[in-house]
Amino acid sequence: MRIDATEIAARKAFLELTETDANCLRAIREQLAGAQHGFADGFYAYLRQLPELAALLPDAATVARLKQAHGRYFDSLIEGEYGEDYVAERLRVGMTHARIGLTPKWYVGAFRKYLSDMLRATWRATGGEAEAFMPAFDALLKVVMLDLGLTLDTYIHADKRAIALRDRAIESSVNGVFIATAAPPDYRLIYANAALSHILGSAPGAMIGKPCLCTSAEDGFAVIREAIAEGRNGYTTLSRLRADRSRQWIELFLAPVRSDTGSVSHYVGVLNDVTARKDAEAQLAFLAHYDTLTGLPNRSLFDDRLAQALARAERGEDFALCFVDLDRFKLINDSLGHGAGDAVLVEVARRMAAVCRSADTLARLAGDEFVILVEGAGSAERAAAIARRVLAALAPPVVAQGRDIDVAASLGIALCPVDGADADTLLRNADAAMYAAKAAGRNTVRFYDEAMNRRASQRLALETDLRRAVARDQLVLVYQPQLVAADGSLAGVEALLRWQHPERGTVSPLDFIPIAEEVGIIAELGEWALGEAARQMVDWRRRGIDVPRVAVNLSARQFHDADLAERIEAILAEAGASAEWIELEITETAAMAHPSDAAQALERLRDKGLQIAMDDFGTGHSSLATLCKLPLNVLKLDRGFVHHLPDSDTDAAVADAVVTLACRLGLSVVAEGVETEAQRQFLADTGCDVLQGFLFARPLSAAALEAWLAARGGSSSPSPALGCASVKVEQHGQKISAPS
Ligand SMILES: Nc1nc2c(ncn2[C@@H]2O[C@@H]3COP(=O)(O)O[C@H]4[C@@H](O)[C@H](n5cnc6c(=O)[nH]c(N)nc65)O[C@@H]4COP(=O)(O)O[C@H]3[C@H]2O)c(=O)[nH]1
Repeated sequence: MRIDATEIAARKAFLELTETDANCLRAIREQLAGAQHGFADGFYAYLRQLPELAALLPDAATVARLKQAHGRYFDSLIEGEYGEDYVAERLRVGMTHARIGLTPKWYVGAFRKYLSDMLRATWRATGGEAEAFMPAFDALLKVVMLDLGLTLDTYIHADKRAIALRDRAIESSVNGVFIATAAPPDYRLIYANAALSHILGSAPGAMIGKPCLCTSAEDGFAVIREAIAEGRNGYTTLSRLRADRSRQWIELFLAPVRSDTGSVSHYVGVLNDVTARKDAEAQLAFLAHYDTLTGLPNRSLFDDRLAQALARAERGEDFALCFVDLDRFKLINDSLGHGAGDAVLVEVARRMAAVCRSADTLARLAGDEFVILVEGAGSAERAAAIARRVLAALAPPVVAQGRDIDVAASLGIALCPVDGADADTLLRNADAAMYAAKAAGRNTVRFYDEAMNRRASQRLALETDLRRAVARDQLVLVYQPQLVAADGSLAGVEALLRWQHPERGTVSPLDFIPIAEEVGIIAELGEWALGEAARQMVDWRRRGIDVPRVAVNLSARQFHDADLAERIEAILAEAGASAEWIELEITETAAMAHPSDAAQALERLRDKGLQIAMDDFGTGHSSLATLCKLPLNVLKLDRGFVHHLPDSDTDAAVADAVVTLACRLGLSVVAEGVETEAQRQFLADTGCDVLQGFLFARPLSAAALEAWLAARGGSSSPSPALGCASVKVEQHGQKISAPS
């Protein structure tokens, strides 16, 4: 704080403090010198009687320091110099008093005591003469009043500074702060800081004088008025719609401001925009209960709803659980990638949700597994109706990544309480019913029955055992000879998997390959089979047993593995086998699912030197145009077409067509399932290159095959039992001449 010379002059003029007064005090200076010492002790003793002032004089050292300051002040008071330095010093002292908390009332009171003591000293200094005393008294009074005015100014200044600081602090706060009158019904706003305008998106000052935070009828902030009106002091969370209709969440701390009489005169509110936090909380809550991909309830929320349904079932309200599993979804995922898989799941979820009622819970449990909880009267019939509607809804192909993808589902229904009265049993039984639907040819619905439970538990046991089969050395390969139709010499063998189960005996691949595909261990099994076949070929070569080639089956899932060619190459390298010894059999259905991808995958395999055979040919509806584009070496005529030969004209026509087609495309034909001499004769005559079937040999262990070959008089020797087709045939892409 500063007071300039003009202001000092003005104050002095008003007090009539003139040079005459200064001279008057200067005149008695000598007589007064040291007078203060006489009354300083009494002055401080007096001050210390009052606890509040005694607290400011805590020890003797402080009092001694103050007495010295006191002496300096006394000297300056009677020095007669009341210019800018004098004023600045008085202001400094005044500011110190304000800072240490010496309030004006005590300061003025103490000044009174000081003045009384000084007047007595002046009276003595003027020799008790009224004429001499009065001018000195008058001069002293004027200087003291000048001082008092300055001191009061410092208090006011200090207060103003504190208030300004508070204002700046509130203005700088990131919290919105407002003060509203406590006058209902409007509770008008009398103060709002900048943050409040910012949070509420209104122009600064625009809200002042308006009904409390309710700038328009629909801005939603009437709720704050309500909070005040309801006396909801403390913490409240409010929400309102912004102008763009988005929801804003606000946390409000409201407190009444009381007047001196104790009545509530105002309300002070501090508010924060907590929309981001609320959104994050909502997101977390959503993540905890909903599946992020499809937006459907997740397992956790489903478990909750199921528990509630079970509780209601105890009071007699039945319900149904409908398990939904997409058919061959893994194939979509593996062949088209996860992007397409996700798109299918989203679309499937959307279609299923459209056929459920809002009262039913459709949840995604995992991967391609969904469940529908159907509650209310007639839940069994309604579950069946919903299941049928789900199948119908999934019938049109799903378009993902520009392709039409056919989806279908198998559905299993279990009823509460008939099929189970607890969550585990119901889920297990709905699952078993779903598996029964799959077994019944997929894309269908099954209700649960007891027998299913037995089958399901058997299957589960099989699944568990199968996972351990490789590690426990329970898998073996058997080899079925493939003979050149023209001369019966050995064209190669097909390696076929067998599972030697410790209790069940030999399990057919027809029973365990689908399970391995579903539980995701087919790649492991397939790679084991390829490695084993390769090792066997190396062993035969080393021992001079001439098996020209081994055909190994590749499952659809393996086939769609992006790094299949590299994996196969690594397996062969590890076994020390040459790629030319290996023929890979892929089914027509797997190849035709996505022909252009298949063409690329097969190209890479062929580049590595492998032969490619299309298995079960004739069952997968290949289009000729597509077939031409696939880099194949062999077509395997499905044994379904062989079985009724030569009597069935249709099958005879098919066999003939396949041979003609293969010939045109430069492929050789292997006919499988040859059981009779008549079939052999027919196929050989038709021009099949290679024949495979029980007529020649069943699938044999490696040792049995060696014995079989030895019995024929050498591995590749023409079989004396075989007739020779008098045609030139192509053996696995390589022309050979039939012996005459
Ligand atoms: N009725 C009859 N059947 C005959 C005749 N000659 C051969 N068979 C059988 O026909 C099946 C030929 O194999 P596939 O078509 O590749 O069909 C195979 C193949 O798709 C699959 N499989 C076998 N081993 C593997 C493997 O290592 N990996 C994969 N992914 N699948 C395999 O299991 C299927 C069945 O294999 P298997 O039970 O060994 O059945 C074999 C074989 O035993 C015959 O004259 N009459």
